[in-house]
Amino acid sequence: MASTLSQVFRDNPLPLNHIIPLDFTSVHSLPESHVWPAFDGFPFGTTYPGEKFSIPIIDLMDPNAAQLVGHACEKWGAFQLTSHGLPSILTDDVESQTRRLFALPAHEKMKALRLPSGGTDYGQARISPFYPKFMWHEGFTIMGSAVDHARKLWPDDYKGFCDVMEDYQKKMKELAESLLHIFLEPLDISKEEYRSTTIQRGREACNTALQLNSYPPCPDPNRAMGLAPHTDSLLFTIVHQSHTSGLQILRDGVGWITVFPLEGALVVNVGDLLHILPNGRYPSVLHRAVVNQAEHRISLAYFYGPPADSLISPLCNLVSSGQQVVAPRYRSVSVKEYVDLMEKHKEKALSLLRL
Ligand SMILES: O=C(O)CCC(=O)C(=O)O
Ligand SMILES: [Fe+2]
Repeated sequence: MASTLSQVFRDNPLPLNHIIPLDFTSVHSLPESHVWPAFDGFPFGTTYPGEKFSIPIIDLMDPNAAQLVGHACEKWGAFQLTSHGLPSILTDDVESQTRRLFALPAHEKMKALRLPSGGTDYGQARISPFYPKFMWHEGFTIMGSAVDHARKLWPDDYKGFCDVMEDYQKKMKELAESLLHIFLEPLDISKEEYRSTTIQRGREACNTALQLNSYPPCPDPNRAMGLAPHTDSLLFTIVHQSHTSGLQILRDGVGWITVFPLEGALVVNVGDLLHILPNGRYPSVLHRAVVNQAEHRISLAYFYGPPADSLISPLCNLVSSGQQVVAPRYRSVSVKEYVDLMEKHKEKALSLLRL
């Protein structure tokens, strides 16, 4: 993947002040540079407990899993997945290696700093340049082998980190491939259309990235932002969050809803490409992460998308629409072009494709 999407990162270099994270251990109060203005109500951590305000929980082994996924995607754009087969020992290992990485002193982490024109390694969230204030967040992005990155941090002791990251990515990819079928199933795509979608082809070339997110304890969490509201650009994202809550999704007419960590469950959210594919039927969910004062929150986000050159076009000939041809709501776009649009325009990218 890196060979083709890496061109997009080269074409959109980031300034260093939007790459280098704050040394969180060096500050005891929230610096002005990280104070966010109040918007959509305070505190950031507002939660709405109860069924009505929780995303659905879906058991992958449920015989109706595909229909439940289709319904959850249409209504929420996200769900929590259980019985996904990922061994909890692996998730624990990835989490502890992630904590080991972020616990390094700032000057050590800087050895694996992302290049201005790079897509991997240590740095702030890529959406940082779109905001006047910095986020209370540091991340580490891995695409494929982590050896080159980890060697910079632990020259003689990188194998443990690399092995678990590799294993996790392999298992995530298998899960993502099954999920892709499940996402497409409730859409009743006609055989011809199914064949015409290029997203199923070139499994090896599919675009994936593992994003390790770290949100250190924050001295003033109600005025700080962990990860600003965004949609993910690829097809879908599979998120493991540590036992500390922080992930929130925006629900129309309600506000920000906390996605509470559920032991052993993974959060799956619809990205922009999976919004375009069924002609807008699945909303790509706007989400953000808030921070807290007491605990160091970790999340692992696995992004899954088709090969960089595949073309995403709305499937308008869905059987469920009675074989009627419905007008496409978006123009076709290649994965590479869409990631480039996101780099340049963030959430406006999708509207630029509207017909
Ligand atoms: O930290 C989280 O729970 C969300 C992470 C996320 O949205 C991302 O990495 O795109
Ligand atoms: Fe995200």
